[in-house]
Amino acid sequence: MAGIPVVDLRLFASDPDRLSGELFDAASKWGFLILTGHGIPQEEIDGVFNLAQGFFSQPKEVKEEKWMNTAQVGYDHKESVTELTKILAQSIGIQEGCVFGDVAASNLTTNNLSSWWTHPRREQIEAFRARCHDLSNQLLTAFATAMSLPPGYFFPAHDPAKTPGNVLRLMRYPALATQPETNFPSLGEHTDWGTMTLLFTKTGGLEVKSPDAREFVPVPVVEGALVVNIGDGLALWSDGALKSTLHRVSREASLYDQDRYSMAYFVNANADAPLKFLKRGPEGKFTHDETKLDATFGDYQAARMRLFHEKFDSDVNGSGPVLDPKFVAIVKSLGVAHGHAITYGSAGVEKAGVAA
Ligand SMILES: O=C(O)CCC(=O)C(=O)O
Ligand SMILES: [Fe+2]
Repeated sequence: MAGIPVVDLRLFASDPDRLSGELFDAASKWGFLILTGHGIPQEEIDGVFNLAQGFFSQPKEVKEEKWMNTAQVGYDHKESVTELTKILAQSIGIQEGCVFGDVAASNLTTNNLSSWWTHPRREQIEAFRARCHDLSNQLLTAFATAMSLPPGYFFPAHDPAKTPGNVLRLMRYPALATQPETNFPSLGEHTDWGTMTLLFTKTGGLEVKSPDAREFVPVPVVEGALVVNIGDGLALWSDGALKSTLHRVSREASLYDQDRYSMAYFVNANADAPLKFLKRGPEGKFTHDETKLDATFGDYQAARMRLFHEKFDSDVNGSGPVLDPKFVAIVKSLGVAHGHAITYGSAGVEKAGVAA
């Protein structure tokens, strides 16, 4: 079986239809692709990795000055698991993140970032987010083109002035003190719940479910390239034609005694955007499927989080919104909204936090 497809975005200028077709094929078979010729200068990517390294190497108190808030800005880390803390070199868990997610460049002025994030550093982050935003628009245009939709079809649902906005997450997976004996996923298998994700990483470890769903396949690290993966959003829009594929980060595949860094730019539809389902007709044209339930992406995200925690039916008297059972049934039947919290094989630990 051929591996994860590599697509060169430079083809967009000379042959947009062919490029769109290549993207669509990769996204419908694997849900993942390696994108070369994406136009984001390597020094800018390296610059943001350097910021991540600088920030994460700060003492805990500096990093923890500001915890992630509901606008998705600030620092967080996934819980560590008692049985496994002995092999963690540091006590901050298995993955820590610094998140820049507020709408319309307000990361420049938010008071929810550690004082380490000076104005020039924030400007560097915002410039990088702008690059990622332009690239994501180009990709959304290409997907719309491949689906015989107007090129700007996906834009109204991705208004940068509205919540939840696109989110840049810098991540560090701290080195482990000893080599784990069992398969040790640093980030448990999950699908991403947004529209799509741009992922930058310098170290192996990322693995994706193969199209025949039989195994997890390592994603190679290609110099100068980034990884694009389809999230639940595009899978929903396209009625499953584009795949939101399970993926995870495995410590077996990456060097256990070194910190692993990655950065994800999550493209998210607006919470109030209608969740419109398309269906594929003859000649690959997509049109609206009026028989499906219309709801918003906000509804979907709420359902997704609830499904993740398997709390659909148990919360009638508890906290949080009670979801329309019809909507819950649809989300459950879609086959994209599953994903387990982190599992540790024979360690007997069931849950250690929430994947993206
Ligand atoms: O760190 C990685 O390489 C993958 C991260 C990821 O899948 C996520 O944050 O959703
Ligand atoms: Fe992910």
